[in-house]
Amino acid sequence: MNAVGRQMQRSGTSTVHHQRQYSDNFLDSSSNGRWLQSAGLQHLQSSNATLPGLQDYGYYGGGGGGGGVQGSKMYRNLQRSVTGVNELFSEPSTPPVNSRSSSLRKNGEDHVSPSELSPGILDLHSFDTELLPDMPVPGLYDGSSLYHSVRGRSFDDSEPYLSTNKQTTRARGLPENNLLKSFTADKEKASSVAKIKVVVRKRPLNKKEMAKKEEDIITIDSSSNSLTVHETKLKVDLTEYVEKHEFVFDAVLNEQVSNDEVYRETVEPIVPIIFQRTKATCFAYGQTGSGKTYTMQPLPLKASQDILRLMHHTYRNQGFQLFVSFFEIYGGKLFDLLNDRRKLCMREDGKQQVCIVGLQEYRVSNVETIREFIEKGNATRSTGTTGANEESSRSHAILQLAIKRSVDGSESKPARVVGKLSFIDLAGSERGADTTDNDKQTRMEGAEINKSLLALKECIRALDNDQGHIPFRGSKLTEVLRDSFVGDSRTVMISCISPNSGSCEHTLNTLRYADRVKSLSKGNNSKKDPLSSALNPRESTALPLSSVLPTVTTFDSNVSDVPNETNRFGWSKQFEKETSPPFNMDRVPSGREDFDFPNDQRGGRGGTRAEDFDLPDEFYEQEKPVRKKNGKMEKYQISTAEDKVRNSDSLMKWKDIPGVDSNNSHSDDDLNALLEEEEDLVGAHRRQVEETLDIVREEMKLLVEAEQPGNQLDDYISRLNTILTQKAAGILQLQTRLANFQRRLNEYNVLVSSGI
Ligand SMILES: Nc1ncnc2c1ncn2[C@@H]1O[C@H](COP(=O)(O)OP(=O)(O)OP(=O)(O)O)[C@@H](O)[C@H]1O
Repeated sequence: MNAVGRQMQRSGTSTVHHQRQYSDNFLDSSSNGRWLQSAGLQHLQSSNATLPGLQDYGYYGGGGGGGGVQGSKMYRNLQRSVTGVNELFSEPSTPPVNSRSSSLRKNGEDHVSPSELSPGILDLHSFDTELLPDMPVPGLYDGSSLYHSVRGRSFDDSEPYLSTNKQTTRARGLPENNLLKSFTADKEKASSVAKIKVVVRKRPLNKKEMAKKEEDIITIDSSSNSLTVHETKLKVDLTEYVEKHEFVFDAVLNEQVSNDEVYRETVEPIVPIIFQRTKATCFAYGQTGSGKTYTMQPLPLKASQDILRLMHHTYRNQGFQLFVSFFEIYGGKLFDLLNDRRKLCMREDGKQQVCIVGLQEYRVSNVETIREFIEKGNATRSTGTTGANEESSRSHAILQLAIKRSVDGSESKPARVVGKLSFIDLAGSERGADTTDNDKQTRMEGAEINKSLLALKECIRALDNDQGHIPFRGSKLTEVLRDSFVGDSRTVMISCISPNSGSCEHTLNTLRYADRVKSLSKGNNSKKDPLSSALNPRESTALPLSSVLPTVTTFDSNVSDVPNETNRFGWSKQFEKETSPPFNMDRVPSGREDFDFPNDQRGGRGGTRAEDFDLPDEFYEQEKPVRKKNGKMEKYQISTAEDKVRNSDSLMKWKDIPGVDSNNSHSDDDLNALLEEEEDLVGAHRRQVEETLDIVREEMKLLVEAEQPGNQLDDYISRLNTILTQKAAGILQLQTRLANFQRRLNEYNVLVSSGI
């Protein structure tokens, strides 16, 4: 019997702890740690899985991985290579005037007057904003390191800032609730608000689960913020044993914890910070039916109460205003939940700030109105039925509370964003296996949801791995979440878990996911927006894709001194010293082809403003529910309006932009596609390695079983056959993808050399 077999036999009741020891012996060696890190697989270092000595499988190759990093270099240079185009889009946008009134607006309600409606664009942290970093600003808390580190691009030094110390609060006779206490706490305490906080909430067993006599398999130790999942497994001889999986998070909330307590633990501490030019995001993640909506729904209202309290007392007469907006991402498309499900489109401005064209924001000044808005939005949300939840949210819902202030405190001037709090109720994650009973629509929704959650995971993984390029564009969801992870931001993730034994696998997935997000918060992670750094050529050591762009010709004069090396794609490295790339592709609003720019704009005004997003009227065609169930909308027709825009002959292409060579646009499109393919390939490779490890685990189990007395040879043969087939299929799939990519590279090189 081999060592692993002996180890496993000794384990008796196997627990993760035992297995971890084994895997840690292997994985904790620094070289392995580095190796996994370099391959973007460092999460496997703390994996619960028993891993074989990978050296036996020829995995030590020296250097390892790095693909993602190289890829990011390639990407950064692509960005640098198109700065010229960026200029065309770099003006601050003024949103289009939207005359459509909200159904919520009532005559006589001064808090929702048309003049107070947002002009129709929601910038997640952008246009009219004080959120962008540039120059230091004095914080509300004198001497607070936290707030001194918060910067505002357009801060006016002369603006009156209130000192909000304890004395002020007391003098005003305000109740010292937790919020105000935290608000007036000393600088140490203020700066202790974690950048990323991961909280787990367990819901109680529901009636259905109790009727099925399902066990509660989660135990929680709140004092140590740890929880244990007790997974029942079968031994080879079919006797049961329990495997324990232990996790530690920033907070672990058991089934008795109320929504009020959840609020206090999660959002309350970050409310004061959004007055300090910080964006904060709270999102719930978890399996369908695990309690995300139940957890998230009360939070915005409670936060609004606290925000308004601060605005009406501490910041009285300071010109602060509160705005609310609510939209959902359904099937990869955006819909305004406070404006009859009007279809929206997400765009980036010239500074990579996300903006949502057409989204209505409403100025609110009392809690009741906010409650109405929230209820209206919730009722409009797409829901359906899944195996685990009869009223499952089939969309990602994003409610945003924006704090704005008019520049000189006067209400007549347009208000600028000073902070933002976003609440994201993610659609429930489902395994493909769980969706087989569902109808086609539900399965498609599930696939879309899983795709965006996967994209989110990829972003987290890339951030975790300090990769230069974070694939935020993998989905609409990640584009929206982008500013949650970079720059001056705070993120609270609430992982919701179901306690029943039937959900064990889901629960473990959720907890592992949460564990990965938690690892982001380690090591003072003030993640820099990789896109911003890509804008600074000095910070970028990346491989310039411009070197393969035949029509992009502005290179630094000293490049000719650089030896003509080739990179891993066989492309010349000789332009790596390029300092002033002519274009920055990434600064062009994404999906630019969807816009129908007016002709005069092409005439070289040098900028694009949101009001120029002159989309045809039918673009704003509302999505109509096809049917309703229990008063809730279920399914929606996919509007073809956007497609009409896309297909329109009058679309502005790159080649239409003055100063942009049509050949360039061709190359840029190709490069974009190539970059995506490269990302896909590296991602697929990483997944393949993970799958290989799973297979290897299976094989080890099989080997152990093969050594057991009375082992069935035919069973062994058939399982081994299955494993080998799986292995071969995985390798073949990756080889095919690799070959395709190589072919594309070759084609591209042909294009380059022929100057097309
Ligand atoms: N902590 C809790 N205490 C009591 N009931 C809860 C709790 N969490 C969830 N529930 C109940 O469980 C059911 C499912 O919850 P919810 O709809 O919030 O799940 P979800 O994760 O949002 O699901 P989906 O992703 O499918 O939308 C609801 O009936 C809800 O009231």
